[in-house]
Amino acid sequence: MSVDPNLLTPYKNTGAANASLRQISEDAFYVVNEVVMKRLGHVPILKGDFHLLPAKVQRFIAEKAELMRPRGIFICDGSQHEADELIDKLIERGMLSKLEAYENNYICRTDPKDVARVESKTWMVTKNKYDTVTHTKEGVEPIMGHWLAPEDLATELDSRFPGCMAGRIMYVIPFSMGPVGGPLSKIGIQLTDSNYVVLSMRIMTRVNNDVWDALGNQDFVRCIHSVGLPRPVKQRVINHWPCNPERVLIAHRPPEREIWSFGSGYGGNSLLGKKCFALRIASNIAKDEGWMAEHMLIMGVTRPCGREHFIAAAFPSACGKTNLAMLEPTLPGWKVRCVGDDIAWMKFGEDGRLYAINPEAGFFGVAPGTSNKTNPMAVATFQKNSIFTNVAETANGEYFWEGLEDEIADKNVDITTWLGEKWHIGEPGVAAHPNSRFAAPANQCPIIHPDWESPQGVPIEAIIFGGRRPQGVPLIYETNSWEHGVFTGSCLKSEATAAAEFTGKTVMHDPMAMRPFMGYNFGKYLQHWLDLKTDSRKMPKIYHVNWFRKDSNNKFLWPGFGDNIRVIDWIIRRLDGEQEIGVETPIGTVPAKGSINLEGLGEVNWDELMSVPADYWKQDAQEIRKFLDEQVGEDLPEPVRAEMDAQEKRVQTL
Ligand SMILES: Nc1nc2c(ncn2[C@@H]2O[C@H](COP(=O)(O)OP(=O)(O)OP(=O)(O)O)[C@@H](O)[C@H]2O)c(=O)[nH]1
Ligand SMILES: O=C([O-])CC(=O)C(=O)O
Ligand SMILES: [Mn+2]
Repeated sequence: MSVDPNLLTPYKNTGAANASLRQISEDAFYVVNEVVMKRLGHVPILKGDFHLLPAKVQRFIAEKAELMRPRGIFICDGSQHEADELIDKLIERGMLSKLEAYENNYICRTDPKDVARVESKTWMVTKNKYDTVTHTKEGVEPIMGHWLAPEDLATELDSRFPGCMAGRIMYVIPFSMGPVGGPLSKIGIQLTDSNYVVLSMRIMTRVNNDVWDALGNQDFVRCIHSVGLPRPVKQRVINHWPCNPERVLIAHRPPEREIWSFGSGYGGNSLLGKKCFALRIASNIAKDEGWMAEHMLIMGVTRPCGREHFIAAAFPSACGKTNLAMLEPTLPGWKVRCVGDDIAWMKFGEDGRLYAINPEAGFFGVAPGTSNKTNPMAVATFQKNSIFTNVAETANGEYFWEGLEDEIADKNVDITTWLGEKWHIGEPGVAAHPNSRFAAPANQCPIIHPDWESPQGVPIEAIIFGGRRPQGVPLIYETNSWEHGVFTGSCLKSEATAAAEFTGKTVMHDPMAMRPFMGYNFGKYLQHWLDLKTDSRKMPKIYHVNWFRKDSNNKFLWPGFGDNIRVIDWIIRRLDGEQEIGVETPIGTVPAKGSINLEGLGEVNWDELMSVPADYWKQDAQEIRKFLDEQVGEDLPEPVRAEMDAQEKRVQTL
């Protein structure tokens, strides 16, 4: 069965006439409602009342059901009862198993080919190529955003989606990013044939019937996801985890606020509220509406004097956002409370301050390295109602991963690795996949901020950039101005991590920690940042941190984790106007010797930790120029270019 293009708006009606087409068919819908119902006729509604849904939603569901041909439609209400039923079913099928040591915790193993985001198969679809990518130098592939032409998208979708849900149930997930109905919140509807996705979306976003009321007649972000393995399945399904790694496609249509994801069940590719919506699509909406959608944690830091400051920080994937957001201060009298650990939506308020909300409702955190020593608050958060993916399991029904060796009660316990193999601590190989994850409800975090669901958000005073920089980059520096901060963010780099498909320890560019999540032309994105500055606004100060500098023995120079509060302390004192604690350098202001509180720490090699090595930065200046010239070219905003020129000059004086 094919979709009648005169009546509906299937994906083929992309590009040029899109907006008007949608409008026409929107009106036409009321006429064709009956036709749609008839076409839907053979697909039973297994749960929920289709007729009570807003007309737009009915059309969306009908149109996509007709395309993907599921055996039934299940409209989710997000309730615990619903989740329990799904969990029982998945346990029976063998896809989930209960971790008996906890309350309502489950573990699941994916097909080992489906373990991370796939940047190379992630596309932005716009009519004009340069709405998506920058004018890169000839022969240079853009690394920020991959563009796909609407016609090519149609071809790609045509070869994947028709009939892709055959024999499976299509779940309809209404969800809100941000508190339901809040002024900064947005609504999405995800269609999926993965129950794992249903269960995870329930943790990561707000899924409930209030979303329908809040939606009313407004528009919503259309999210279409399929594991891409219709029944009867021809190939062997590994670990009861259906997926189609060879055919993965994650495509976004920003003008239409629509996302198509095929072939992967892994979180970053399949929980479409997260990276696809809250960053790639939302950054487009944010540009249009004058706000920001960023890959940032949000934390509230209370000093011993009782004053609280809110800070947002952008680090690339697997570079420490969750850890910083839940930091347990090693300095007495300090308190950190978490607002969000991955994504911030921020908008300037009437009072000129920048307000941030966490659009998510849960944490999708990196498991390895998370322990009571490094991140006790995360550990406390996932003691119940959580889903663990690609971690290992002990014979005692506990989760296990690298970093828990010292905390596990029985050091000789039999462990089943993420690959299903028997294993013991000390044996070669790893127990958990390096990108194994926990999904846990944010409200279970013992230090979740009381205002974390405040619809207006919390006022941000500082923005921190950072990455894994084994060499050359000091622990902390303050940028000279908003413009210099934007330039510094555009130079962000980090060692590759397991969160995407890259291997090895190469230092890669990850401007603003957004390389994998850029929703539109990166030059225009930088311009958008610059444009946000006005005289009446109190611009946050911008900092750069590096917890990952190493010495000649390849050892971290800084203890990190809870001790990062010492760096936050310095930042806040700078915000307070303490001039004498800073020393100007060509890249920004670093701490004056002794101005970071190191009390109670072992030996710290201050000079090595804080140095701004001449050779390194001279070379970096050249490399940055090459990068921005090649990758951003004529799209690079003039003020950013001016900052680059000025920094290069200053660095020559080192
Ligand atoms: N050495 C050191 N390692 C850290 C520090 N903070 C975090 N890590 C490690 O970095 C890894 C990733 O940390 P996360 O906090 O999960 O990173 P993230 O930025 O939230 O990652 P995504 O969820 O992928 O966006 C973990 O293995 C942590 O143990 C630190 O201050 N020092
Ligand atoms: O998107 C994901 O898969 C997980 C995540 O938070 C990131 O990679 O930044
Ligand atoms: Mn992240």
